[in-house]
Amino acid sequence: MDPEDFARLHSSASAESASRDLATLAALGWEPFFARQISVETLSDTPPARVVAVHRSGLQILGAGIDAIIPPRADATVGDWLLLDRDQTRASCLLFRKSLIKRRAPGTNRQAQLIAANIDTAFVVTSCNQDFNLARLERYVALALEAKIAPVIVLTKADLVTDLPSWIDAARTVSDRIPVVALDARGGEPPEVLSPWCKPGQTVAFLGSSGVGKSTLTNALAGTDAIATQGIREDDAKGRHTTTRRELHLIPGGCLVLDTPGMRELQLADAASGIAETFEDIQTLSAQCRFGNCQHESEPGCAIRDAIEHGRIDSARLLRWRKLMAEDAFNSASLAERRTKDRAFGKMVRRVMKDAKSRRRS
Ligand SMILES: Nc1nc2c(ncn2[C@@H]2O[C@H](COP(=O)(O)OP(=O)(O)OP(=O)(O)O)[C@@H](O)[C@H]2O)c(=O)[nH]1
Ligand SMILES: [Zn+2]
Repeated sequence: MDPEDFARLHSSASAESASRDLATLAALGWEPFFARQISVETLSDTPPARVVAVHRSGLQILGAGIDAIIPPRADATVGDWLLLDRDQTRASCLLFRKSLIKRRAPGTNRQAQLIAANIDTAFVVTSCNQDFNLARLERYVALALEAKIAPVIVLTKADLVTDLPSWIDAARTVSDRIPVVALDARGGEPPEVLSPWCKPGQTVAFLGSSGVGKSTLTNALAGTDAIATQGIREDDAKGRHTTTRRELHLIPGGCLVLDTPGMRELQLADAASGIAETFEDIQTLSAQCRFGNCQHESEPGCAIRDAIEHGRIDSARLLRWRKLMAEDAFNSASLAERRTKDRAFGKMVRRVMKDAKSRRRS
């Protein structure tokens, strides 16, 4: 459904409240991509709401005139858009996502967990000091691209170095298609420097290691230091009060910032296309190698070795590409193995049930 239809629908009732509703939804990130998924009738019956936090007890949602906690759904995560049922007590439908970050669960359980949906921009944050690491930047960028999120590299602590251009140049080697910005996260710079990506209704997330300035940047965007430290109280399974971080911050008059601790330990899995996009230079060259299965080691006619010899590609970058491919292959294989095991287990259960049934009959 077009946004115009949406406005027209409401104009019969009250033009003023309709445009207010639309403005509220737009501020929460509602856009034609979501509106197109539903009809006018559906929208009037089942209003949309966005998941701003996931608690054990339920999903915290916001919409036009909606601020509620509804029962949890395993298939929904923070950032998702839901349609509520008629009495607005639960979700009747989950809308298709523009982007999705998943991760391999930590520990031995390797199942994919949903981390966040519908993020527009991922700020990949590192600082101009020992945290700066090309392999880490490439990995976060690949992850963002795999999730269909536009990455932007943000270098913080620019105030602490004298040779800033060399840090920026180094970050640019990750990909010539990804913007790189540098700033002092503590002063007045962040809202200005990040403004192209932080327009109202845009959803952004900060990825990066501990201490690089993600909270400082969030606070700078919000114009207050209350947000990143703000917690929400909820009862845990044993009835104790625990404080979790509110996950999607709606910055008044600005964007939405996702803050979830789970983003820090992200591993690559099923990220082949994100890696290929990040290392587009190597990917393109490898298509020119004489052998389709070239390992880029000692084969004749290897376009990558040739590019390295002629200084067009850094051999360290080739090595990092290999490592990321290996990590992805390892993690993806583990997921695949688990799926196979799950299927085998399912078959076994069905066989046992069938046997039990036939025994009961006989
Ligand atoms: N000089 C300088 N210090 C900064 C800058 N950005 C952050 N800091 C300082 O670095 C420290 C860590 O910043 P945080 O914003 O807490 O880092 P974080 O990424 O949120 O860290 P975690 O919450 O552990 O993930 C704080 O003392 C900040 O004041 C910067 O651009 N320049
Ligand atoms: Zn080759």
